[in-house]
Amino acid sequence: MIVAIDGPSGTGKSSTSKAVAAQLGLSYLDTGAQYRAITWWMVHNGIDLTDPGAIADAAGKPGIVSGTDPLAPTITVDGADVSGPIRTTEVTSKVSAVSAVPEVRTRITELQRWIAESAEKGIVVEGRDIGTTVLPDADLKIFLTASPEARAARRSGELKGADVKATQEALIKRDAADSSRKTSPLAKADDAVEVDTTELTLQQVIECVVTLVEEKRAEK
Ligand SMILES: Nc1ncnc2c1ncn2[C@@H]1O[C@H](COP(=O)(O)OP(=O)(O)O)[C@@H](O)[C@H]1O
Ligand SMILES: Nc1ccn([C@H]2C[C@H](O)[C@@H](COP(=O)(O)OP(=O)(O)O)O2)c(=O)n1
Repeated sequence: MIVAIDGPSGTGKSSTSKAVAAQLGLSYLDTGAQYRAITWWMVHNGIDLTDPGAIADAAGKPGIVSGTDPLAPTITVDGADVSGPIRTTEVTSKVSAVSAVPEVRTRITELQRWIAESAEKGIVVEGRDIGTTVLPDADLKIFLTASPEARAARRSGELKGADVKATQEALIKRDAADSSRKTSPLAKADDAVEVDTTELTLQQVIECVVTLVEEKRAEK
């Protein structure tokens, strides 16, 4: 059972995917964390992020490993735990530029396909291009959406003290960059089920996705 969950920032992809995977005994992969990890390595190593050629040349260098237990997901770069550093505002503001470079996407996409193939009990993979590009044959594809106001309120709730308006502007800017890049942009697959989470609680979204997975399992 392979489940692809895509959508813009703050729609509930990570929280929903982790809970669904834990409830159904599936593995879990946060692909955004992988793009954040490669971005963190580039910042840490002084790569010029205004130069796509420099990003492409460095794309194969960091060793990225994702732990796929939904109750304790991990992410390391060359053996170091980077789960904290990949969430800084600096990485968040630079991740779209790095993840737009085709050589970065090819490398990370290969890694994602290998992780999905190796997941014996199945996996929930969340990101931006999972249903369209990474796993186009996924058993179930979900596309989560929510109003920009709801997404910004959720995000600024996490970043203690963050200004909701500034958070909303940064989020809209990142979504625009992720949606307009040439290589596998953020997009809904034609066969994805769209769930607008604006008026739903997280628990309702989880229940909705669990039901959809169980229906697919029954069909198999
Ligand atoms: N339906 C929802 N209602 C309210 N808060 C939510 C909902 N879904 C997620 N959240 C909260 O919003 C924040 C962002 O969710 P997250 O799962 O990280 O989104 P994404 O992975 O799409 O960026 C988290 O703090 C999460 O608990
Ligand atoms: N499959 C993916 C996943 C993420 N990305 C890029 C684009 C996103 O802005 C960044 C960060 O993704 P992440 O899911 O961590 O972002 P948020 O949790 O929504 O803040 O990575 C991507 O290009 N393709």
